Amino acid sequence: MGLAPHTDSSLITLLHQSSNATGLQISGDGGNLWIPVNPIPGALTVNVGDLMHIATNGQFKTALHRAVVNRTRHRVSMAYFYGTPQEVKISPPMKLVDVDHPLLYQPVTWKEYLDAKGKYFNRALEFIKCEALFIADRCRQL
Ligand SMILES: O=C(O)CCC(=O)C(=O)O
Ligand SMILES: [Fe+2]
Repeated sequence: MGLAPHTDSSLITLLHQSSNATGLQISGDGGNLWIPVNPIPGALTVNVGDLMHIATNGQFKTALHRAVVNRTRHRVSMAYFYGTPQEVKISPPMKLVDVDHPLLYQPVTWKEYLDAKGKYFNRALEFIKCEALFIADRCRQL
């Protein structure tokens, strides 16, 4: 099964890929260039997800990736999405926020973020950005 380009909503994702077929690809430039992440026997792939991006005020960048299929080999992958307890608001520690590094995202729970992801998919991070006029107040209260 292939997967369209996306970022994971998690803090981190632990991914096991079967070692007989390639398929996972990552992009560092918004989807113009795709780099294969080939399986290494006995190793897990660790993806940085959107919650980590929010919790580090954008210092750890969420990883845009996709899975492509091939006609000759079966491929199995297993992902574990590691997140936060339901009621916890995710925001960066204050030492990552100062005049040179203003708060980038409104504090959200994982559930609130998943709701935004369901509505806006790959634009969900943009939707909770502090510079978006309609949420600027929620960022200022901190
Ligand atoms: O199959 C893969 O390698 C990727 C799976 C994935 O990106 C996901 O489940 O979010
Ligand atoms: Fe993924």
